[in-house]
Amino acid sequence: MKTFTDFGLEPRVLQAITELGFEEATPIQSQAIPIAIAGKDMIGQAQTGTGKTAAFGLPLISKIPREEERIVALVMTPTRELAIQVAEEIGKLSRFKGIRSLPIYGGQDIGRQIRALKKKPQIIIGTPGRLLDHINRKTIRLDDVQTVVLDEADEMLDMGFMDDIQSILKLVPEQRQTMLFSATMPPNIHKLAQQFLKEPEHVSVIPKHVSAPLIDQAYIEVPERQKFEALSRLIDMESPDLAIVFGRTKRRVDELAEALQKRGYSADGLHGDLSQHQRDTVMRKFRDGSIDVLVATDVAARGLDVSGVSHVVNFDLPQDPESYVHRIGRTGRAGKEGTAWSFVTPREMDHLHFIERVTRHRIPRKPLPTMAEAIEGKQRVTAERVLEMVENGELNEYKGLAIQLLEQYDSVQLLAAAMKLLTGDDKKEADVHLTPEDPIRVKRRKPDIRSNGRKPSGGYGGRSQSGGYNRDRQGQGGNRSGGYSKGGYSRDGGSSNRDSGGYNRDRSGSGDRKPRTYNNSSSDRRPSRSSDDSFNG
Ligand SMILES: Nc1ncnc2c1ncn2[C@@H]1O[C@H](COP(=O)(O)OP(=O)(O)OP(=O)(O)O)[C@@H](O)[C@H]1O
Ligand SMILES: [Mg+2]
Repeated sequence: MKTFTDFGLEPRVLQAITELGFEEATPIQSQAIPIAIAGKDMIGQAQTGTGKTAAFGLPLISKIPREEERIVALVMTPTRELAIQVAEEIGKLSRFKGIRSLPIYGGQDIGRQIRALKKKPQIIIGTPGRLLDHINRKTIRLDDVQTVVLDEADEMLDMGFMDDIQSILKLVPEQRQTMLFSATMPPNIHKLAQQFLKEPEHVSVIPKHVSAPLIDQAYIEVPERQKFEALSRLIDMESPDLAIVFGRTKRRVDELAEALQKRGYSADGLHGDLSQHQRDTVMRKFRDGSIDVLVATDVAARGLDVSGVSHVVNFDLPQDPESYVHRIGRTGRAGKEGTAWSFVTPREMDHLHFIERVTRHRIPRKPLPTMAEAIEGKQRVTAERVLEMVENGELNEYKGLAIQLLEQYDSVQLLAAAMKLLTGDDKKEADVHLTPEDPIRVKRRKPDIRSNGRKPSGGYGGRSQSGGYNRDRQGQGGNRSGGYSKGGYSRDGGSSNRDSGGYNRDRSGSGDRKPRTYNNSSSDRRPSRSSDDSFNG
């Protein structure tokens, strides 16, 4: 395991790394940083949540002189929220060195971006649509760019950004370094690599053995009509710290978020038809814990890094195996454990098997929690909250009333009523409506979606049994994450990620994905872009 001092990074950069609590480099960082510093082109693949951002960010920061006044590095991301997040992370890593980075994305006032550009950022992190807009307005020039990074490269292709990326890269000098990063590398990435990369190094982090998965995956077979009940029971039973629930369409997300709210859960929805302001608000609330359940389309599937996400639920199965991998990868990040459940209707079992084949990971079946389990789970949590209040709460103001009530009523009866209120069981009867979704059908496609030029091995089913990451949790030195040293790694509750306002990276609004056709490589542009609000510039 390498430490960051092995890479010859400047002291000021090392200081930032220490400040963030990173002790050891993750495997992708160990492998990718030297290649990136050497200026070579690269295709970097490693599992979700294993620090790919810093893997390309640190070399950028370390190479750029502080006095530089031109845009010398360009990072492209498929979604606005990811652009914002990557900019934040680069900002933190370059804090002491004083490198200027700027996110450029649709939905934000362009005048504000133009003013920010006058401060001469050296690194631009942007979504393709808005970048092109600035290029056309001549508010961004790419003549001096030396390094280009495509984060979530496969997703950008899938979203139909190929033409935009092409137009943008034409304006970047040929003598440049180009790097692609993603947890998944489906076959179409070849085309992109051939066109834009020169003799790229392939870096792919494959586990030797994974003794225990960090993401505990399971599926629950449940008829469409019973999904909501199943979700409520799961949440009640497990009481997640933070959960992301993925729905297939924007309508689904709206209805589901509303239904959850009616039943007393603290939930909100995120999809591309919301205004950027609404998206920012929802993400901020989720990051600071004022909502516990984020209901989202695939807008939230890629790159989202929210600490404390303990559970992911696929309320609807995703169409693509890649999407499955990225969705569940919103939990179990940075060495933490997580749980991922998928609801599968009886007619979708084939599709589930398809996902299993492609990700090379068998997803075990789990029974639907019973009503009794759900109730027990909920009551347990309520009891814990009450007991904590007994131990730590300021209760004096309530004691008078308590004594009065106890004189008139039975104590068990009283406490039971209070707990019922706390549990939110009084809302259990609220009527909810969900429009049924059609089952997903299997698309024909070769089972192996890796195409990084290496022999397939291990698949990439999250950090699962087959996962692509060497994480021996019981491993040596008690470092159970096998790649992260967690000592001092604490970002929850801290000032870092949360509360940073305006974090939210929707995949530019196109959360409602059209099913992909796998046997069609000639068309990169999907027809569904009209609803995609980030393209409005
Ligand atoms: N060496 C490290 N030690 C500890 N934490 C780290 C280290 N490197 C990165 N992290 C943290 O791990 C989290 C996940 O990193 P990041 O978002 O870069 O993952 P990723 O590989 O890009 O995942 P995804 O495929 O989902 O985009 C972040 O919060 C990041 O700050
Ligand atoms: Mg990432």
